[in-house]
Amino acid sequence: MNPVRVSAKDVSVFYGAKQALFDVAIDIPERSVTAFIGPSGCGKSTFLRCINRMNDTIDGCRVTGDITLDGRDIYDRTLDVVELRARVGMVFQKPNPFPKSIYENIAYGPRIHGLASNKAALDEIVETSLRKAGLWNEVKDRLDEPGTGMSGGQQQRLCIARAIAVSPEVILMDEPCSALDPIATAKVEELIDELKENYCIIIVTHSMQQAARVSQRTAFFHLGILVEAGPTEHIFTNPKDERTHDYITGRFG
Ligand SMILES: Nc1ncnc2c1ncn2[C@@H]1O[C@H](COP(=O)(O)OP(=O)(O)OP(=O)(O)O)[C@@H](O)[C@H]1O
Repeated sequence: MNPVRVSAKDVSVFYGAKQALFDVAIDIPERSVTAFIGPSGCGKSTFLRCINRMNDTIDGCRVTGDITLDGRDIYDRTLDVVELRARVGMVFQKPNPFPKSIYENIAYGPRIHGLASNKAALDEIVETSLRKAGLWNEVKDRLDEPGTGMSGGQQQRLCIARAIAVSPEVILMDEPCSALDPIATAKVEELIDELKENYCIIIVTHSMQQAARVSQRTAFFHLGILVEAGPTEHIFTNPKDERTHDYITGRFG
């Protein structure tokens, strides 16, 4: 396994009085894709949102335990959450470009984080991010057009480019292909495969086929418990726990 980028210990999450996650512990390596799988409501998205503190924005949600990014406690009171969310980017189920131009969708983050000293530097970040997201050739002649006018698959790659533009270390993806057709899905999966060379990617997916295609490691959640995590091929061919076995063989889910 590559060196650990994100480490969680004893993580529990409560929505009001209801506990949604129980003592989750996992190490997530850099430069690879880790998939979170499990039946609906098992807590995959809840745990994903702990990693960039998106749960802070949900009223009544409480997180206990420890999560570190490169060894640093992300729940430390002195930590700047805005900076954390740049280091740990997020891509959602439904593509959500800003109602602005393609250029502005990418330039917004680097500008507010002060990553470009002048227009040329900003142009460079926009181009590099769009190239990394495999979109540059498709959009270079229409950077001033609205991001919302692109196809769904292009919009999702735009959102990935937007996450990349602020130089994150981790990219969280919550079912990033669930609103896409098979061709757009294949493109996003191809992109995820390329991005893993440089980023720690964590993807929540309902599709076991997708987890098998894109991830090197898989974590299986069930009823708020992280049942087991390990190399994807072990989880799919030789799981240790009966619950994992039942899920991957389609007995429930
Ligand atoms: N904002 C919220 N307020 C209250 N309960 C919530 C909230 N979000 C999630 N939950 C509950 O927490 C549990 C875990 O939900 P979560 O969305 O993390 O599961 P999931 O595995 O991602 O599900 P799915 O695959 O359906 O997206 C569920 O019982 C859900 O109802």
